[in-house]
Amino acid sequence: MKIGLIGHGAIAGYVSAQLGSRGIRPAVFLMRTRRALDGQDADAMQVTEARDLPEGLDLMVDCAGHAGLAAHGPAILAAGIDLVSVSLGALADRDLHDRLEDAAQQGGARLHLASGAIGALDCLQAARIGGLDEVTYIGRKPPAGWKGSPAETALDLDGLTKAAEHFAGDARRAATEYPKNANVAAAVALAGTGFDATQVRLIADPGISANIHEIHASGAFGRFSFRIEGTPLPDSPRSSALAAMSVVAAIERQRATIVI
Ligand SMILES: NC(=O)C1=CN([C@@H]2O[C@H](COP(=O)(O)OP(=O)(O)OC[C@H]3O[C@@H](n4cnc5c(N)ncnc54)[C@H](O)[C@@H]3O)[C@@H](O)[C@H]2O)C=CC1
Ligand SMILES: O=C([O-])CC(=O)C(=O)O
Repeated sequence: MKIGLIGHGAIAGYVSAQLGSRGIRPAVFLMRTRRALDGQDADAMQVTEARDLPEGLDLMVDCAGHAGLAAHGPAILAAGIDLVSVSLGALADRDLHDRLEDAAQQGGARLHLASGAIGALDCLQAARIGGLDEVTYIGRKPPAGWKGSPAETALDLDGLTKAAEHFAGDARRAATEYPKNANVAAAVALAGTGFDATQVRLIADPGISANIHEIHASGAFGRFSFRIEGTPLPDSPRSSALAAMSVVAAIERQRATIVI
């Protein structure tokens, strides 16, 4: 399988290392700017434009956040290359959503959304068939995990002594205002009741060391609650390791003959 990665941050580094242990070396990195990489990626091809990607790619994998998906997603899909993305919150932008959809149809390619730092999306998707009444997502991280987000202006993150909510609203606004922190809200919205009907609360909590995500849903199926305590990636306190693992799992699904 000939794979390319967009970006080379904390998630991409993890994904590349995991692929390496499965005997796959990414053929190319689509970067914002070229720079020296280490390990198995040291001599990999680097490009800065989708049009310069090599021939014969089976799959591109976006680990670059909203900006990377917006910049390169449409061109990759229009060229007929399937794309796995972890930047689900970018789809809250209706224009980008439509451009990705049009490009995928034009190129005969598919955009695969990795489950990211959350689980239970299968349950939500199935429950949606019978009708969902209410879906709430609550995201809780240690203060360091909210650095670089609007929480920094809403709260004194460094001086926080107890848990404090810094966002309450719908998933579209959460995903738009917190591009590096509310992709999980987008995943819950896309699997369940959509960006406008999904309720979101975001909390900074100095008493925790994990990234804690909760879903509460009710509908014709009954009701469920899901809670996960995700260990952050060593290189990025705001990103859970499970998000990177889910990208590798999404790549493995592309190669599987029996798919779950
Ligand atoms: N679905 C989920 O549950 C999660 C999704 N994410 C998303 O994944 C993104 C990446 O996370 P990390 O690896 O922790 O961040 P990071 O900051 O360590 O890495 C981001 C990488 O993307 C690159 N990049 C940015 N814009 C680009 C562009 N236009 N073209 C090419 N490369 C570009 C950066 O140079 C950097 O290499 C986050 O910004 C977030 O949106 C993160 C955590 C969980
Ligand atoms: O990694 C996490 O725990 C969640 C996250 O950043 C996101 O939803 O964008």
